[in-house]
Amino acid sequence: MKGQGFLRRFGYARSGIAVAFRRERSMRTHGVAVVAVVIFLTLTGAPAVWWALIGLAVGLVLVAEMANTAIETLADRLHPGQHPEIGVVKDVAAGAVLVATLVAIVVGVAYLLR
Ligand SMILES: Nc1ncnc2c1ncn2[C@@H]1O[C@H](COP(=O)(O)OP(=O)(O)OP(=O)(O)O)[C@@H](O)[C@H]1O
Repeated sequence: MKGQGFLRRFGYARSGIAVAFRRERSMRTHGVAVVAVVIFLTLTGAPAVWWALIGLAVGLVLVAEMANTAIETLADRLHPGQHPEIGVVKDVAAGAVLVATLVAIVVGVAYLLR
C-alpha cells in the first residue's frame, strides 16, 4: 500500500478523521468545543496571534485524541483479552490526551486574563 497518490492518501486520512468522530464520544465532545471556541474568538475579536495559539492548543487536543483512539483500537485488536501492559498502553495514551487538554486550558485561561 506504499507509494499511492496524494488524493488517495488524503482520502484515507479524511476517512480516519470521520471514523474517530463516529466511534469516540470524547472526539465529538472536542468537536463541539472547537466550534464553541471559534464562535467565542470571533465574537471577542481575538487578534491573529491568539487564533494561532488557541488553534495550536485545540489542534494538539484533537491530535492526541485521535492517536489515543488509534492506539486503543490497535491494542484491542492485537490483544482482545485483559493484560496489565495493555492497561499501561491505554493509560499512557489517555494521559497524552489529558496533558494536551491541560495545555489547552492554560492557553484558554491566558486568553481570558490577557
Ligand atoms: N485489555 C485491557 N487490559 C488491562 N487493562 C485494560 C484493558 N482495557 C482497558 N483497561 C484499563 O481500563 C481503562 C479504560 O479502558 P477503556 O478501553 O475503556 O478506555 P477508555 O479511555 O475508557 O475508552 P473509550 O475512549 O473507548 O471510552 C484503561 O485506561 C486501562 O487502565
